[in-house]
Amino acid sequence: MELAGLSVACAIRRCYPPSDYKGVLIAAGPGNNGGDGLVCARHLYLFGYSPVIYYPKRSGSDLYHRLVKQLENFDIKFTEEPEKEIADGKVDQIVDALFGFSFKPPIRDPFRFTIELFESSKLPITSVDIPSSWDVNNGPPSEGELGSNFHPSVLVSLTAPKPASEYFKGRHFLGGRFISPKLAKEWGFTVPNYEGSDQIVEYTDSRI
Ligand SMILES: NC(=O)C1=CN([C@@H]2O[C@H](COP(=O)(O)OP(=O)(O)OC[C@H]3O[C@@H](n4cnc5c(N)ncnc54)[C@H](OP(=O)(O)O)[C@@H]3O)[C@@H](O)[C@H]2O)[C@H](O)CC1
Repeated sequence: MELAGLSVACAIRRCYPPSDYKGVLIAAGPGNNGGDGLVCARHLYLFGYSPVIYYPKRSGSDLYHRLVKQLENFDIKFTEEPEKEIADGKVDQIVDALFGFSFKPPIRDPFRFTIELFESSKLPITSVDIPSSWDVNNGPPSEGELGSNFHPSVLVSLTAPKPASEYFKGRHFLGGRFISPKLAKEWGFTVPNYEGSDQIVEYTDSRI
């Protein structure tokens, strides 16, 4: 989770530097994908951004209580009204950390509203591991279903790209340097060359 959150923050810094994109809205879900978002918020703060977190369904586990406490210790703001942060111009980009590979449709509240917000927002959105509301294997929802008009501009695949990333069009990064070349070969994907101590590597095209 720590490495995942840092990887996402590094990709955001590369695409939307804090000199031009100060305010960041992080939408965090109730699982580990949300946990990545909470960790990412801290790293974004340390990179010089002004993060604000929307975390409507909080996990009851001790780890998540501690992640929230850590963010509060940095005086990082939480909001119940993400739409207001956007309307008031307080944020100029969004991090989608609602769901990753354990998403099971249909979208249940309170996240229906959040996906609608993503679909209607003109702000650049970075998705953690999988664009929320997409199926890990089959990608985006069918035309006309909630989420079918959600097109994030950046995707950060964690550990290994998921089959859904085949449907993604945009800047695609890999983060979480856990996979050995041997294992990558076994799983049938290539690990792009990370540069030096970089936490992330960008796929040169949006296909895997
Ligand atoms: N697991 C690992 O090895 C790592 C995972 N990483 C990141 O974590 C996600 C996968 O995390 P996981 O906790 O398994 O699940 P998600 O975060 O994807 O989502 C689960 C929660 O989402 C809720 N959910 C699921 N479907 C819906 C829906 N249709 N509507 C509303 N809510 C939904 C679900 O809630 P329940 O009420 O069903 O409990 C779950 O709470 C992975 O993608 C990575 O991003 C780490 O990066 C590291 C290793």
